[in-house]
Amino acid sequence: MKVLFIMNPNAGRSNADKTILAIHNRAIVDPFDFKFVYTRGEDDDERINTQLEAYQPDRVVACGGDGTLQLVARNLVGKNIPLGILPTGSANGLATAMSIPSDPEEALDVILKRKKIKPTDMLKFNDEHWCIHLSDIGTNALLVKSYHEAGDKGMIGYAKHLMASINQSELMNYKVKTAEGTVEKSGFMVAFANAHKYGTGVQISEGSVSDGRFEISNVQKIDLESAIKAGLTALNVFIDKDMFSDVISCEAAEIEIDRKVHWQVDGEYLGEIDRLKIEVIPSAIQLLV
Ligand SMILES: Nc1ncnc2c1ncn2[C@@H]1O[C@H](COP(=O)(O)OP(=O)(O)OP(=O)(O)O)[C@@H](O)[C@H]1O
Repeated sequence: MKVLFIMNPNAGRSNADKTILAIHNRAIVDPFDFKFVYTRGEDDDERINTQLEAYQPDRVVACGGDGTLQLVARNLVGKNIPLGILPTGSANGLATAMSIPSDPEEALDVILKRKKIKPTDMLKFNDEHWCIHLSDIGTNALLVKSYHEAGDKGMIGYAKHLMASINQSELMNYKVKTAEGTVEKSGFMVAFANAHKYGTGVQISEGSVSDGRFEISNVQKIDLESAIKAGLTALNVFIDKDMFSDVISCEAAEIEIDRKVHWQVDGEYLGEIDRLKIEVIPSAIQLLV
């Protein structure tokens, strides 16, 4: 079996060395053919595609957080090559939602030994941007922007940006158009979720990553005190079960906002937008779970 590992050496608090060692050790005990591609943060799609062509792997593994997983996944759409995850990011939302072990040894068991392959949906925004786990507009997207721009690491920097983002957030009025009709809503943040659970384990719907649907969750109110408390213990603070009670489940939607708002997809800040077209691409990838 040939396994192509796409590794983001910059993900999380980088435990890339531990992961690389675990892969080498496993290949000694339980031989398999493997190759690494290291991401650079630019031209990675091209690099991955070149290696897919040249190496013809039987399995591909994303080693990183949600951003790396999305990068790898979007290059496997329609290719029918199973995708595994070695979660090494600071935010491993989809891996957590899919109960992928965070320990590299155990995650390698899933990749090399398990036969279970789950057809998994992806989302596409404005016919252009892929999403594997979660996108949102408003407060959290501003937090993603300021945290990354400041280059801060760790919880203290995060808490500082969290407070500032909540303080700066303004209410958005927006329309959601789906096959069921158009509804008007207002909130400080709107999340677009592929998975049925957020990274912290909070259930947001009865749906799944394989149901051909996604969820639009309106956050009407953000409570600073509980957000700060949660922010000191978890990287994704906006995942309080009470925050996500106003949910629409659909296959496609158009969102029109009354002004330009911050937008992030899988932890990447993508700028300010005032409209979004979202569709689910059913069974876009084959995930090893
Ligand atoms: N070699 C590299 N050096 C610096 N940045 C990189 C490199 N490779 C990928 N990246 C960047 O890493 C980001 C994706 O990181 P990912 O989401 O997988 O992990 P993460 O730990 O959750 O990320 P973050 O710490 O940014 O939240 C992308 O912004 C990508 O451009």
